[in-house]
Amino acid sequence: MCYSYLFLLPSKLLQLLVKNVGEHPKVLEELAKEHEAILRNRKNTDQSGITWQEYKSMTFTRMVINETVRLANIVPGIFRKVLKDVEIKGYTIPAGWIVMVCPPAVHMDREEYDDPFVFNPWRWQGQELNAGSKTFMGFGRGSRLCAGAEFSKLQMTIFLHYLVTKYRWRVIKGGDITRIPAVMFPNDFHIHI
Ligand code: HEM
Repeated sequence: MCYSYLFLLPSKLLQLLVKNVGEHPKVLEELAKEHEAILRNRKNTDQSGITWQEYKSMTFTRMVINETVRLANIVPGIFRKVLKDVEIKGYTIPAGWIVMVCPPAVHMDREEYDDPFVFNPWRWQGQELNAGSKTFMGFGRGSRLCAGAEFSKLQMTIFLHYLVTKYRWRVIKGGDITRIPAVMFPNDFHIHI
């Protein structure tokens, strides 16, 4: 993975979070409920930062993040080397070949996700939210899972916490998305906060 790209991924996801949450008032309402309850339930009113326990309790926030990562398909392909011949549906992938796994093909598959193009954080209710799986590879999967995944999720959570508890925003211009194949904002995304 190109390491300069690593700086781009979290900022793209933050843009997409603002866009998705802003376009879905019910999601914003549910997020605000979760984060305002955390502030209300604090015993120590001088506390300024988020505790680990509070972070772990942010279930709906994690659902919003997973849904944003699923739809973002920010990494359109990951690679694996075939160590021994593999038979799949009558074909043989010979040892030594490089295989490109295409997470968007799974993330947007109607057989795996109902209405896959719809932003619906509630689809994650009761699902595993922390690990990669055969149907969720936004941060890859297995022993080469993204080394920055937990850091990135923490960063997005803290961002969302302050966004929904302290700020209001509106879109000024832009926000269109293209995929070539990675997600891009061709006319940027400007908000007034
Ligand atoms: C927030 C957005 C990010 C996304 C969506 C993302 C996604 C991914 C994906 C899909 C892979 C390939 C995993 C695989 O082959 O199974 C990967 C690998 C990796 N990522 Fe991330 N990443 C993000 C942010 C970061 C950040 C911020 C860092 C570093 C601070 C980072 C460090 C790495 C490293 C070192 C690898 C290679 C791991 C290995 O091959 O063992 N990533 N990432």
